[in-house]
Amino acid sequence: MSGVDKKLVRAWVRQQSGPARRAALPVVAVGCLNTLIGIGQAWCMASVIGSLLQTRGAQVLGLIASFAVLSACRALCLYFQENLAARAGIAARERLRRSVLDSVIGIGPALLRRQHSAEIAALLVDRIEVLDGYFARWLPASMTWMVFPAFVLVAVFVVDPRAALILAVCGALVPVSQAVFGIGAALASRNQFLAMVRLQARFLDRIRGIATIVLSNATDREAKALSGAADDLRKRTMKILRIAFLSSAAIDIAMVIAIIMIVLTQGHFIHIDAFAAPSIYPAPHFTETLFALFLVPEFFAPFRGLALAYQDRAHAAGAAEAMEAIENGESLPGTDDLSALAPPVLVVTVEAKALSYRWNEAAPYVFKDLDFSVSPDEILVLDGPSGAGKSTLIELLLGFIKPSAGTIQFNYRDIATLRGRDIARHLAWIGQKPVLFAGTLRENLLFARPDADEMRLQRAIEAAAIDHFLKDLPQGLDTVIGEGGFGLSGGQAQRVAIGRAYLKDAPLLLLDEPTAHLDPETEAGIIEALRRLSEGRTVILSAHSQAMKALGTKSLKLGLSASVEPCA
Ligand SMILES: Nc1ncnc2c1ncn2[C@@H]1O[C@H](COP(=O)(O)OP(=O)(O)OP(=O)(O)O)[C@@H](O)[C@H]1O
Repeated sequence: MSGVDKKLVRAWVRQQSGPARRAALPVVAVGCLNTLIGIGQAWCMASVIGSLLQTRGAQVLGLIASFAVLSACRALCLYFQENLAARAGIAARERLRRSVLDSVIGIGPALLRRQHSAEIAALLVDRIEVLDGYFARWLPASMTWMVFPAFVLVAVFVVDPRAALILAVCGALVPVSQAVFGIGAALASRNQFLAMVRLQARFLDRIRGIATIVLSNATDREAKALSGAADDLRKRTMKILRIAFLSSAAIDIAMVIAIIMIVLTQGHFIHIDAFAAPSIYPAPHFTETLFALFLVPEFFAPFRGLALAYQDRAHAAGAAEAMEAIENGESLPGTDDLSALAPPVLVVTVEAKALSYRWNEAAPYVFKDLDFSVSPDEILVLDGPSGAGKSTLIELLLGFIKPSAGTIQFNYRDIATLRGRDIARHLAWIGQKPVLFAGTLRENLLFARPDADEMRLQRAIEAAAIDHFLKDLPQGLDTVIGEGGFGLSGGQAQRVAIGRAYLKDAPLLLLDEPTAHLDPETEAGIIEALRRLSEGRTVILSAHSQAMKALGTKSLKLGLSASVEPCA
């Protein structure tokens, strides 16, 4: 693990340590009880065997009964330990998912410019899922790997100090070997995760671009590249398994050495008397030695648990790194110290004052010192050639990016002082390609306002002219559309977006070339629906087509010397 990783994990662990360690405490407490019961079991078992061998007909029923009771208690402890660990894992993953999702939503679409969507999905689903091991196994194991062996060592020391010394020496060898394997395991695990994310991103890209691949006759090439990436993942996974096997083998070797040494150093552990009637009988310290031998696996179990959980720590490092990459991003105005646009307003006047924007310090300004205002019932058309900055200005109005200089005001209030959710509450946005989620048409429409009643829904359907194609859908409003569902044409999908905007009923409407991919006839129908939607609202629209531009009441010519003109 690199220095940066270590620092990241430490910072992340510190941040998580409060609730996560608190959640791990019951697991640790039950684990302590479990170890003590294990010691008791070992004593009962050793005593039963010792007594039977030393004294014929010895009374061992009490010891056997104690062993049975302890075994039942141990089973209960194991059950509770697993249960508590699983709960701690679930709670921690829930907490993390919420916090990462908040960050993702807080940054908004700007995040997709610097991170592949597959990476974000992998973090939210896979990386956080594997953190289960970190919370359920690594945290308790790292809190107890010295404590449990110490319990065992004290118990063995009391009955057989020589065996305790052997255990201590062999036990001390384990952390050395684990440190060697651990470094390799962390690195291998990190590389494996990167290979997996790369493969996921590649798959997602290729599935999205399946038509281009087929039409470019590139299927063989792509299949080869995908199989190469899958093979890379396989090799990295095998490397992890090899390291895990070696690390476990190192503990087994230390355990076997401890057993052999205890037996060898005990001298006459069992006497074979071949002179009198040939018989085998135990040495006087037989029970104590047997007790120490039974406790050897118990002594090494926490080391094994820690070694197994080391990979979970490596996963946490990867997740911490990915979360850092997301959380370091510039957030939308969404923090609670910003004031809300309360109460909800019915009309919005938009004003830009000396507004300038450039994508970064090295890039030229997209526009500079822009001044304009749009009142309710006005439609401002953003005009200009491709690359003039129409979409950039709409992103600024949406609050997805922040001005390099100047301000945007809604009702004379700088939107930099508004919370992201308050900006969103007061506007509806329709882009070039509406997103249809996998679900029914009804769910897709109600996405904008889940609590809308049937009458409101019907009004939106009529106003957006969705009823024109509704009768052609197999199950009407309950037809499943979106990914894997019934396909809608570009114009029909755009009508769904207009229907959503009707339902949202926001005072400000932002339209970013909503008819960009439509034929003139379909465009005319959409424009009609948009004209109805625009009534009484403040509208800003970006368009290339003359028919769309004709909707405007004034136009803003974008370019470095921008100017506002009334529409003819
Ligand atoms: N994420 C980005 N990073 C850096 N530059 C960008 C980014 N997005 C857009 N640009 C640049 O900003 C400028 C304005 O782009 P924008 O998409 O706003 O233009 P547009 O007028 O909407 O174009 P079109 O009409 O083709 O959609 C362009 O020079 C573009 O290359």
